[in-house]
Amino acid sequence: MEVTQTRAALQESLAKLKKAGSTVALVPTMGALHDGHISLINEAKKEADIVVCSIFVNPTQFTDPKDLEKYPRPLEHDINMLKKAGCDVVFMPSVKEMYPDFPKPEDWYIDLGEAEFLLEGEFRKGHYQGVTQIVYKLFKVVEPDIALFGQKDFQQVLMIKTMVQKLDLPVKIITCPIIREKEGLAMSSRNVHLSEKDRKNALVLSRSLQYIKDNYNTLDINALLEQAKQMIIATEHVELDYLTIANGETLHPLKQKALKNVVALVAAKVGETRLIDNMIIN
Ligand SMILES: Nc1ncnc2c1ncn2[C@@H]1O[C@H](COP(=O)(O)OP(=O)(O)OP(=O)(O)O)[C@@H](O)[C@H]1O
Ligand SMILES: CC(C)(CO)[C@@H](O)C(=O)[O-]
Ligand code: BAL
Repeated sequence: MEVTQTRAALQESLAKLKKAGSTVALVPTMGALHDGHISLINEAKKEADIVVCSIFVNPTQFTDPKDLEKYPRPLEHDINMLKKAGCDVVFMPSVKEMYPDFPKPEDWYIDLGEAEFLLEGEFRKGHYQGVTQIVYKLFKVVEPDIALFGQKDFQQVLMIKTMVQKLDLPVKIITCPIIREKEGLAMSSRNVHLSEKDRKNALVLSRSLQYIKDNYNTLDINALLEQAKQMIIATEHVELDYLTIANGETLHPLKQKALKNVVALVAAKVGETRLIDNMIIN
């Protein structure tokens, strides 16, 4: 496995590995890897000849400086995990490599539609401009045929698909299912910040989503949402940002039940750590 830190080194590595007709998959990450990330690498290996994983804690998508500062960066652990998983090339650039004029902001704006401003976009203003900015840059350097993202960041996948469509980028986007801990907590790099107590309390997120899924066919939608919200509100040290049952394409809250394309999404602060989760209902 080659570990590269500059665009030039990455492109050199890729040129060495590529044979006529080789396909390239990109798995973009912010590091602090766990089995959720490895499931993306495994899927990438099935789908393409060469697998590139990027590790870059992208400053332009953070809206809370403290969140950026304390984002975990266990680089050696990450490299070992990627080696074991059979990744071919790691790209871990510096901030200056990706944004030469940093901290001066670069020009970037893409119209991502109304959904940009809902849910995560409401609580982390400008977040998806930062996400699309870096994903676009990574696509330009790696030139992947496919890129893989986790359903855990449901809205992120929608935003990236919108960018790919609007800019007519030749990259196929694959969404991979959420990998969970045994008790249901969605794996996330930020879980390392949870105390043992927080971890227990955080289970209410996946449980409330499962409650919605299990009762979707029998309960009225408002009652369902209210009961699931109550489960969260009643849990100690959990501060709810949103819980919604929405259309999976527009992210608009459902006014009445639909037979397809329904997703429940949640975000909450558990202790000091903000977590998100979602579950496809049908
Ligand atoms: N539990 C998971 N199952 C499947 N994919 C996941 C999971 N967690 C993260 N991913 C995906 O891995 C990619 C990289 O995500 P990222 O590095 O931000 O990790 P993360 O665990 O989501 O961290 P955090 O949410 O704390 O920032 C994203 O496409 C994300 O959706
Ligand atoms: C896609 C991504 C790597 C862009 O920084 C990040 O948002 C993430 O890890 O989900
Ligand atoms: N996994 C999404 C990246 C973020 O929270 O900034």
